[in-house]
Order: sequence, then C-alpha cells, then structure tokens
Amino acid sequence: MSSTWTLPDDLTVPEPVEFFPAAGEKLPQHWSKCFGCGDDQPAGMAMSFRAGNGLEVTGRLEVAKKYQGGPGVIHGGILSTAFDEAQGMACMALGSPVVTGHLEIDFARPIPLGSVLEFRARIDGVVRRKVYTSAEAVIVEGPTADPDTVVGTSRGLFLTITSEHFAKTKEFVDGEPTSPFGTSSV
Ligand SMILES: CCCCC/C=C\C/C=C\C/C=C\C/C=C\CCCC(=O)SCCNC(=O)CCNC(=O)[C@H](O)C(C)(C)COP(=O)(O)OP(=O)(O)OC[C@H]1O[C@@H](n2cnc3c(N)ncnc32)[C@H](O)[C@@H]1OP(=O)(O)O
Repeated sequence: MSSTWTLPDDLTVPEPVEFFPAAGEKLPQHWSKCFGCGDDQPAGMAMSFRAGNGLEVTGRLEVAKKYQGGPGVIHGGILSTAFDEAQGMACMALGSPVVTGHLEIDFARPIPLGSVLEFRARIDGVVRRKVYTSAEAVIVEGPTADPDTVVGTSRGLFLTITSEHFAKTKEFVDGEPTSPFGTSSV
C-alpha cells in the first residue's frame, strides 16, 4: 500500500448508536435510488450490507460483466464506488447522515468478472464532523476466490451533514428518505 493517510492525534472512537443493527443483521439501504445499494435503481450495483462487530460492517458485491474495465477485470471506478458505499454504510453506526469528502484506493490484485467481493469497512474514529474510515476487499466466490488475500484497500474521510445538505438537490428525485437512515430494505 502506498497511502500517505494518517489518523489525527485527537481521534475519538464512538459507540454505535443504540438503533444500529446487531452483528450479523442486515443494514437498511440509506437511499432506495442509490447507485451502490438502492433496490429502486435498476442500473445500480445492488450491494448489500450487514452489521459486523462494533463499528464494522460487511458488504457484498457481485462483479457483473457490465463492470468491466480492462479485459476480464473490474473497472477501478466500480471498485472505488463499492468502497465508497461500504465505508459510507459503516458511518451508519453514528446515526447521522454523511457524505464522502475524500477517498483513496489501493488496487492490490486484479478482480475477475464473475467474482463475489466481500468488503469489511469500519469507522476508525471521529474528530468533530470528520469521520475517518477504512476498508478491505477480498474475493469470496469466483475463479480466484481466496478470503485471505486482500485485493483492494481504501481510506476515506466522511463528513456528517444535516438534512439541509440535500435541500437544493432533492427536487431531482421522485421520493425522499423516510427513516433515520433513509428507505428500508429487505
Ligand atoms: C450519495 C449520498 C449519500 C447520502 C447519505 C445520507 C444519509 C444516509 C445516512 C447515513 C450514511 C449511510 C450510508 C452512506 C452510504 C454511501 C455513501 C456514498 C456517499 C457519497 O458518495 S456522497 C457523494 C459525494 N460527496 C459529495 O457530494 C460531497 C461534496 N462536498 C461537500 O458537500 C462538502 O465539501 C463537504 C460537506 C464534504 C464539506 O463541506 P462543509 O462546508 O460541510 O465542511 P467544511 O469545509 O467546513 O469542512 C469541515 C471539516 O472537514 C474538513 N474537510 C472537508 N472536506 C475535506 C476533504 N476533502 N479532505 C480533507 N478534509 C476535509 C475541513 O478541513 C474541516 O476540518 P476541521 O473541522 O478540522 O476544520
């Protein structure tokens, strides 16, 4: 990994909010029209997530043929999107909406089309509105599946926001989130 990412000295590690699902339980979608996880987004990636231990979540992505970048392998932007989604979903443990401020990815191994990726993402800590996150991906199904080989890593800074953040853009969608996290899934 070639990242220059460093965590600040004044980082604090929060507890998950009480309504965050227990380990192993499915997480709700944060927004049904989200390209990463929404079930009202036919062109989307249909990622699904479960709570892990503490501030960690696990996510799943099936690498469809339409996600091709180089011959037979996933497009780097698709992998980046998946990390963005996974680390954003980890922020659900705070009980506050977030947006991505900064994201950096290391592409460690080629990921063949037809793979199923598992993402492990977590909050590392917070400073004021800044939420520091990290994640790894492994291939759990497919021609090169190996749960012990990390195929990509990510570090990301998310910022907590208020509902005002989307005040000007929400007129461009057909609906609005209805739960603390957005729309419900399952
Ligand atoms: C796709 C939308 C998702 C919405 C989710 C909403 C609800 C869901 C609930 C929970 C979340 C669950 C799941 C989420 C899952 C997936 C998420 C996908 C997320 C995305 O895909 S989302 C789309 C891409 N994203 C954007 O569309 C953001 C555009 N952008 C902005 O809207 C502003 O840029 C903003 C708000 C980021 C900051 O603006 P601001 O004015 O509020 O804050 P300000 O500038 O004062 O910075 C305060 C402190 O952050 C530091 N800081 C700021 N930016 C930094 C950077 N880049 N690097 C390093 N430090 C940075 C400053 O240095 C200061 O630090 P300090 O406190 O130390 O002074």
